[in-house]
Amino acid sequence: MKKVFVIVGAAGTGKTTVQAYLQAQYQIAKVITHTTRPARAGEVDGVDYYFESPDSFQHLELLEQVEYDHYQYGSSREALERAWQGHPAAVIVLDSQGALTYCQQLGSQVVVIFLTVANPDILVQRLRTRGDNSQAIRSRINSQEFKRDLTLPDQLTDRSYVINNEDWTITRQQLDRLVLRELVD
Ligand SMILES: Nc1nc2c(ncn2[C@@H]2O[C@H](COP(=O)(O)OP(=O)(O)O)[C@@H](O)[C@H]2O)c(=O)[nH]1
Ligand SMILES: Nc1ncnc2c1ncn2[C@@H]1O[C@H](COP(=O)(O)OP(=O)(O)O)[C@@H](O)[C@H]1O
Repeated sequence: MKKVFVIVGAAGTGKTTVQAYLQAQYQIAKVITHTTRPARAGEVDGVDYYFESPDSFQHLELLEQVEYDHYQYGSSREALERAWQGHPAAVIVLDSQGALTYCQQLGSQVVVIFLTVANPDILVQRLRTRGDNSQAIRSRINSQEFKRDLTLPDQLTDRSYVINNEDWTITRQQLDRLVLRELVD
């Protein structure tokens, strides 16, 4: 049974970093999702996201979609199947709403990894270091969705791996353990 690792957590908790690690270390393929958010410096269309206009987004056939900090995001079944082809598993970065939908639709194929940090101030510092502009950071940390995704929804607590991503060496060890366990099952 093919699995999909769903990475969830507030902005700056390290979702993209964890996804890149799983790709590089385990040849797990990324599911590229669609968004109407403008690309950040260095982000590439078709690699980081499929960047859409509000109009082109409307015409997509999606498995699930959400609004997050005033922009649309959504993922397709087709992109998931593409990632599964020829790879041991897939990885996707979702908000907690999307993670719930994935669990409902794909059941035990979904492995949820929830990332946290003890102090949300660290997140602001990380977004600055990542190069986000101050207005984008303010909007993001004031959004309802950011506040919501600082904690895991009740429905996901019993079926998620929770990783406190502060010390990368420890995070990596936890990821290695859980990937090996999930991929042999
Ligand atoms: N439900 C859902 N959430 C998504 C999708 N793509 C990205 N997200 C989530 O949208 C939120 C915002 O992503 P992004 O703008 O890249 O910001 P970041 O979290 O600061 O890196 C994050 O929580 C992502 O996990 C998608 O296709 N569906
Ligand atoms: N364990 C960690 N310790 C310090 N910085 C980290 C750690 N994990 C990720 N970062 C950095 O924090 C910033 C935000 O990480 P990113 O993966 O983009 O988060 P997200 O995708 O959740 O918004 C990036 O600059 C990344 O290099």
